[in-house]
Amino acid sequence: MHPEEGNAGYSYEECRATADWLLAQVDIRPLVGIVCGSGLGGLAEMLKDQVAFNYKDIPSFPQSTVHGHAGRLVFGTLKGRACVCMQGRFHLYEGYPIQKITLPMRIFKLLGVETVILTNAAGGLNQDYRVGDIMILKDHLNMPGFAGNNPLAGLNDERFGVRFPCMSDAYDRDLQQLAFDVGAELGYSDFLRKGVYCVLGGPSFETIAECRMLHTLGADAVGMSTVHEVLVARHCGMRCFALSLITNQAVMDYESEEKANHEEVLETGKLRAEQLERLVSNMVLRIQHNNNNNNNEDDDNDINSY
Ligand SMILES: O=P(O)(O)O[C@@H]1C[C@H](O)[C@@H](CO)O1
Ligand code: HPA
Repeated sequence: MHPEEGNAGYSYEECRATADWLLAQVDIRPLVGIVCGSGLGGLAEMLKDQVAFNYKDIPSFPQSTVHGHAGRLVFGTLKGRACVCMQGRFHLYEGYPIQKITLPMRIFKLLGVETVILTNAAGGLNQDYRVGDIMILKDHLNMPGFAGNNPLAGLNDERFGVRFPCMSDAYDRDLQQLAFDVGAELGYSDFLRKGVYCVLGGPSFETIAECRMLHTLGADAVGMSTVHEVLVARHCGMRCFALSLITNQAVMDYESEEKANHEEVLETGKLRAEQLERLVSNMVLRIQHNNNNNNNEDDDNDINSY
């Protein structure tokens, strides 16, 4: 079999066709792309002058199947900055090929996006973390990747990026610092952390032994997303910033009565939604781009305005 037949990915031309289909229907030219994690879709609701598409209507797009992921691609402005926002993402456990769940990153790139902000819900492994903490990602552990499940596997199209992309700079350090600066101004320092996110395939939550192992390996939080998207976004040269809302404590102790569940994940999302939205929107306001074509006079520069 030719390797191309084993690659469930989309060609450059297919990605271009989807991006052009979108660009033909919206005037907004986003420099920032946002991905909303489980229960964090409220971020998309903040966009002004929205033009929204249901995923089912977008050529080649997968459908959202998970409660808490609305399944809409929303264009609009956040604090005066042009953005595109995935209100709902795709996960490996939904049964899609890994190239399909990361397709939106290549669409972002072809729409003109330069910076991607990814959010997720995650279980806290670090014993100092509390439910409701927001962890800024400084690095990741890619468990599916260790087993050969990487979205960049298959033939490489150099129009997207190089065969062997570097990942030691996956999470932009200036954006990490910006998050801490903005967080401090908002009074969030007490619940802002920096750590390592570990992705697993899901959908089952982790066993106690698995949580202990991941913690020993250096992970501070565990989840089921984000890393695949970062690999594809970095491959095609977009800057990445990611944060995890710690929605539950990973169970590390055989005496514990705690049981991880999706309802708790969504509930914690609701409790921290407003702070998370303020943090992201104020970061968007301050991100510098080479092509800052969207400074407008209506900029809402008040850090506390919502
Ligand atoms: O899309 P994210 O990573 O926020 O979703 C997390 C992982 C699972 O999809 C789900 C578990 O509750 O939330
Ligand atoms: N494990 C994996 N994914 C998650 C968790 C968790 O504890 N919480 C939210 N997403």
